[in-house]
Amino acid sequence: MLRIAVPNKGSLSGPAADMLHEAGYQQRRESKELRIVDPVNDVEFFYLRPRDIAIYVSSGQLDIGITGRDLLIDSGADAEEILPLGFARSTFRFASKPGEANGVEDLKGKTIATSYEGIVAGHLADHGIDASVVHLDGAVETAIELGVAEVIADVVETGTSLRNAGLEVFGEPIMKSEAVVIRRTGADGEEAAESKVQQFLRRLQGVLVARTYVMMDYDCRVEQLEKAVALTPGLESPTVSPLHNEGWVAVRAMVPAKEAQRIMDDLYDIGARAILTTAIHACRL
Ligand SMILES: Nc1ncnc2c1ncn2[C@@H]1O[C@H](COP(=O)(O)OP(=O)(O)OP(=O)(O)O)[C@@H](O)[C@H]1O
Ligand SMILES: O=P(O)(O)OC[C@H]1O[C@H](OP(=O)(O)OP(=O)(O)O)[C@H](O)[C@@H]1O
Ligand SMILES: [Mg+2]
Repeated sequence: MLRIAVPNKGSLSGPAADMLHEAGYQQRRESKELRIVDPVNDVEFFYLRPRDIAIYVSSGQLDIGITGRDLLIDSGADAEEILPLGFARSTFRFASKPGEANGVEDLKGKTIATSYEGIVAGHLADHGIDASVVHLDGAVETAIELGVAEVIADVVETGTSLRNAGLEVFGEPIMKSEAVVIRRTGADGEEAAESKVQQFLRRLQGVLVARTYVMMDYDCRVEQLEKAVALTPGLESPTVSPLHNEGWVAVRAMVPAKEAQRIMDDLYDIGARAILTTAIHACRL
């Protein structure tokens, strides 16, 4: 049975459960459940603190886990990212009162508050900067006002938390993060669970594709077909079927959802008609 670590709380837990549900896996019914078995899919899910997931996975007791890239790197655990999942996107940045610092070089001798000591210590070491790091569990934006630190290093998404605390980011982003599937480093190919892991990844990839693509259908004149196909190349190549009216064909191709409206405009301009898009519920590429 495949053993998978899933976040039990925080920003990652809801979207992770939604994605697993969309991929056809049974999920827990209430938030106090710490493990469930999905007998149909031969999978056991362990609901763990997001910060602990890389540690469990690196220990070899669990086959794979879902966590944040930033949490994986911060943990220093012997685990690697195998599939980015596109949710819980954030950047990890330094911030301070305006004018306190302009780049990593200004951090020398300063005190930096963060919940991600591993990332910050690594970044300072990479730049040869000597600074003190204070570990706080969360709400680190308040640490400056309360005199615990001069600088913070934290997750930034919309920037609202920083603005509310009167702080500004400085320097280059330390890293970009999103939810990721992880496994123990070097585990690929050597595990008994390998084919089940690959099947799990294919299911999640299917959800990602279903979320980012739509199916597009339209009719166009044969003379316009090459131009139309250039606009909708599909994944392999579009399906082209004859229409009852001679000189016309029906075309079907997957297109990126974000570009669907622009592509519909462009198809219309070259004479395509009856242009439809429909959602894709699931797919296996
Ligand atoms: N506002 C946010 N927007 C997007 N991703 C976020 C946000 N806050 C945290 N994350 C991401 O969520 C993961 C951290 O999850 P974790 O559950 O530890 O913290 P949290 O979401 O801040 O929850 P809490 O602090 O309430 O426990 C990290 O990968 C981080 O990048
Ligand atoms: O840029 P924003 O959209 O404001 O998002 C970033 C904030 O969200 C998270 O905090 P959370 O609410 O999880 O509280 P925490 O600091 O206690 O983790 C993160 O730690 C930042 O504080
Ligand atoms: Mg938080």
